[in-house]
Amino acid sequence: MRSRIPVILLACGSFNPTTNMHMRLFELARDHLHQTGRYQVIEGIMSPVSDSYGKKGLVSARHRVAMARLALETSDWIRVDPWESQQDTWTETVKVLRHHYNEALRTFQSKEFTRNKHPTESSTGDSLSCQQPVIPELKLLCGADFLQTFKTPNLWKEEDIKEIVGKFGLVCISRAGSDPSQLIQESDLLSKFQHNIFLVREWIQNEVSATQIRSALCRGLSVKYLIPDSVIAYIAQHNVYTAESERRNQGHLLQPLRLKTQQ
Ligand SMILES: Nc1ncnc2c1ncn2[C@@H]1O[C@H](COP(=O)(O)OP(=O)(O)OP(=O)(O)O)[C@@H](O)[C@H]1O
Ligand SMILES: NC(=O)c1ccc[n+]([C@@H]2O[C@H](COP(=O)(O)O)[C@@H](O)[C@H]2O)c1
Ligand SMILES: [Zn+2]
Repeated sequence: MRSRIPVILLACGSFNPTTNMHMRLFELARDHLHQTGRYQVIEGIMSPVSDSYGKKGLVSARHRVAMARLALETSDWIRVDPWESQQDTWTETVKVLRHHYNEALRTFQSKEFTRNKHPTESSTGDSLSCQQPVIPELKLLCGADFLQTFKTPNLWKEEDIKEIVGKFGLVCISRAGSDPSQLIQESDLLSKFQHNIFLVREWIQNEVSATQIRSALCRGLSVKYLIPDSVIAYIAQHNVYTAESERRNQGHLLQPLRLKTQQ
């Protein structure tokens, strides 16, 4: 029997704050990949963008990472990784993918080293099996609105998109207002790598967005059952979202667009 390819899912975004839907993206993607019969999802990574991304209302990464950590406390396979948020400048998504892919390879190689050195102590118990271990793959996980931004002029470099869909692969969850199939058909590049783009349909519609959560919070309205209770408590304790935090970066260009205009 052919072994399944281990997959790590990486979601990049603001996570301002983490919503229940952000976590559902991972569950939906994992089910979908497992249903293909070819993949075994071994880990999910949420990577909050750094403060220098410059998006309106973006609160400090310290808070966004802390909230993601609280939200993911109940997951046994998804974790938040602060690496991207700790970089001095905004990091292109393809570089975030390269970083996590290198990390995954390093972990894989050190496990292999231990397995070969102590074959009888193998934790998987398959030390005597002649099956070769399969190198893990890393795929970018996003919502359909994220995929749509590939079309926004000057936001993405063509070579980055090519590497993301060509080398890594993409799992895209449906979202009202975006038609990922049409987007793929309209793009020669995306069509070429269609085999590496997994479109997942969420039948249980859930249109929660972080912006709506922040608006409700600023008006003193309840967001219970839309984001975890632990995140609600953190927001209240640290007074994270205020009229002032919503004005942050107002009128600023996003860093990828700023970089493009500087060129
Ligand atoms: N309801 C949703 N359905 C599908 N994808 C979603 C949904 N909410 C967020 N995502 C995806 O989660 C990732 C992170 O998104 P982001 O942090 O921008 O959250 P958001 O809810 O879209 O926030 P905002 O309203 O501030 O844009 C993106 O890939 C985005 O497409
Ligand atoms: N050229 C690029 O690599 C590029 C451009 C725009 C956004 N992004 C990323 O996409 C994500 C978008 O997040 P938001 O949907 O919260 O704006 C962020 O992680 C951001 O860094 C990457
Ligand atoms: Zn968004």
